[in-house]
Amino acid sequence: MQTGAGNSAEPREVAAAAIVDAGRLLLAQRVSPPHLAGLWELPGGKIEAGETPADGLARELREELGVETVVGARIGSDVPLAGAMVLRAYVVELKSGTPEALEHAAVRWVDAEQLAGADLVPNDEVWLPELTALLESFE
Ligand SMILES: Nc1nc2c([nH]c(=O)n2[C@H]2C[C@H](O)[C@@H](COP(=O)(O)OP(=O)(O)OP(=O)(O)O)O2)c(=O)[nH]1
Repeated sequence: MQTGAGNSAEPREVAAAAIVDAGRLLLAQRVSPPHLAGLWELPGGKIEAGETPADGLARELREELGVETVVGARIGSDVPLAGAMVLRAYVVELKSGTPEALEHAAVRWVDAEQLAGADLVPNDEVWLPELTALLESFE
């Protein structure tokens, strides 16, 4: 059966970045689709066929935020998505540039308390414990 990523049985990956700098996590506000517009997510996107998740996520962050990054370890659990896709989060280090909302409505840096009160896209709420622990590890 044909899948979005080719003829493999593997689900297509959506990679999302947990970028922490100065003890704060970067959130990005979606502009679409309508049911997610206005909610906050970890920046990232779909990995293309032939790309490693690390290369694909770094490309997405270059396109979306205008920054250079180094993609690190997986964090949190896999989240199954509709359309034979799977959402995965990675710890990502900012190497250069200041994140700008090139494809989002806005970006903002949050501490653990602000993260707890943020209107996240529903799928990302499952990562709250790991994201909070990540932020607290930088305190
Ligand atoms: N990037 C990102 N997508 C997420 C998160 N949580 C979540 O449910 N998603 C969903 C929303 C979308 O259905 C899908 C990723 O779509 P996307 O629009 O970011 O992907 P993309 O940049 O490659 O966009 P496109 O090719 O569809 O234009 O994953 C998240 O934290 N980050």
